[in-house]
Amino acid sequence: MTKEYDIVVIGGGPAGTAVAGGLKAQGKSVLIVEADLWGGTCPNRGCDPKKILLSAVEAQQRAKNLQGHGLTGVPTVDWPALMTTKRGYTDGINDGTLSGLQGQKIATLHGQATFNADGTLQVGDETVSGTDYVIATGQRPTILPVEGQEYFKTSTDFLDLDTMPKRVTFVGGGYVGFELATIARAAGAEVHLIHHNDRPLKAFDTEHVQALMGQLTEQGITFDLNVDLQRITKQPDGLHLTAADGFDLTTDLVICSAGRQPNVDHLGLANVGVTVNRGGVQVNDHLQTANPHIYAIGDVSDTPVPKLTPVAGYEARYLVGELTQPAAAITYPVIPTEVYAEPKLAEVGITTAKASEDSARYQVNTLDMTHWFTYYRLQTPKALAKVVVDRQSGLVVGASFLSEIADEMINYVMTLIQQKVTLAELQKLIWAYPTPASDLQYLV
Ligand SMILES: Cc1cc2nc3c(=O)[nH]c(=O)nc-3n(C[C@H](O)[C@H](O)[C@H](O)COP(=O)(O)OP(=O)(O)OC[C@H]3O[C@@H](n4cnc5c(N)ncnc54)[C@H](O)[C@@H]3O)c2cc1C
Ligand SMILES: NC(=O)c1ccc[n+]([C@@H]2O[C@H](COP(=O)([O-])OP(=O)(O)OC[C@H]3O[C@@H](n4cnc5c(N)ncnc54)[C@H](O)[C@@H]3O)[C@@H](O)[C@H]2O)c1
Repeated sequence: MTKEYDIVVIGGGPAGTAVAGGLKAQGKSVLIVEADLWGGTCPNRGCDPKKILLSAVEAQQRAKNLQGHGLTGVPTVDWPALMTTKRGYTDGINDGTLSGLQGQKIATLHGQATFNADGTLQVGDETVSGTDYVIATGQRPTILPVEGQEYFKTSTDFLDLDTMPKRVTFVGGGYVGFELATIARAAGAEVHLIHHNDRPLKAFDTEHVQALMGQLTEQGITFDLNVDLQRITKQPDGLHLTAADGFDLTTDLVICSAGRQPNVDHLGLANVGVTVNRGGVQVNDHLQTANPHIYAIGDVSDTPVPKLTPVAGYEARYLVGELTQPAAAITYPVIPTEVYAEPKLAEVGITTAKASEDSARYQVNTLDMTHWFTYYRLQTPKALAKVVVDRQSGLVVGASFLSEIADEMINYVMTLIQQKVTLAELQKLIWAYPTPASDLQYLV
């Protein structure tokens, strides 16, 4: 017998659990289906475990910076103990998320969901149907189709390593490559990052990326740029990564960090007229697919915004409104993006590249903050900022930060941009001093 619900959500990650909870609170009958771990990528194998591992890196780097300035001795990373701490968090996520959903009286099913030709949904032996469906199946790591691709491991494997191998190589210089390379290096591995052109992290400010790479190089990470990996072979001394011009690197672990792709393969989307392209499930500006009863949110949807946990939550909240009281088209606030390396690189709003193309409209203030009190105190090797100001209004409209506290600064600046706060308004406030936030007044 087919069980019927108002809403069937496919995928139990940040997007799916948020939309399920929101719609249940509005009185809908809701079923949520998850094929793997309840909670999805972010808390199990993404943002959260990564940032737990980064805690040790941050503490170690802070101690390194203070050598000769009041501290002696750099702590070493005890990887097994750090991994135990990480697992102390991640091990509870699946059950905790499931019991949270059940506590909200949301029906749950475990298994892979596939649309049938009659529009119902198959999950193992169960057939279910919904008045509306929400696809929230996320993404998975892309594996480059090189010879020996079976030797590739992924970010998921890295975030659950029992021991840190002596030599670790990342292929792909994006968020995952930079963040995990930083962790591996701090844990004592010899680290290489292979990138196929000369512009890793290409969405970020070029000079800030160069400065980040300079600092990571000083920490011992080797960047192999303009290397198009062709082959991985297993030999007695390790895995050989080879490319044109005699490139031959021997490593113990090779992580493919060359991007992620939408989880759509097993959904049977052709059965229900839902279209997909490289960026994911195609949706309109109400997050509705080509089938008016099927919506897609979070990483799996092809939207013009970065694929991040807070974006998934935002889209879920929008869809709760849309499915209870049809609303206007979705619009997004400014979205901060951040590479959690050490130092951190963060950007928000109008990019410096865009500002330079339209210098009649935008001014870019370039700041070396290294000698500011905040950074002197921490003996930060380099703290840089670029602030984009709209010439006519004088408002801050964008920024890029490179420093160990860039993650805090970018959120403050995001608030200024989103709330259109002027310098005059900023100076009416009294900030606790000395703190990173009290530096805001010096940025414009
Ligand atoms: C290493 C790493 C670090 C990251 N760090 C950050 C960060 O610092 N900050 C940040 O904002 N974002 C970060 N992200 C991105 C973040 O994890 C995602 O944006 C977020 O998880 C997206 O949520 P989602 O619900 O759309 O997808 P997911 O979290 O991927 O959840 C989708 C769920 O759907 C399930 N599923 C798939 N197919 C089916 C099916 N057919 N049937 C049933 N269930 C299915 C999957 O098993 C999964 O549990 C990181 C990602 C990675 C990989
Ligand atoms: N801090 C964060 O917010 C965070 C952290 C990790 C992941 N994420 C999310 O996950 C997504 C995926 O992250 P990612 O780092 O895997 O992807 P990405 O798209 O950010 O970076 C992949 C990189 O690999 C490079 N590449 C592609 N083909 C290559 C090849 N053949 N050889 C070498 N390099 C190659 C690309 O040019 C790109 O720079 C991000 O876009 C983001 O949405 C976010």
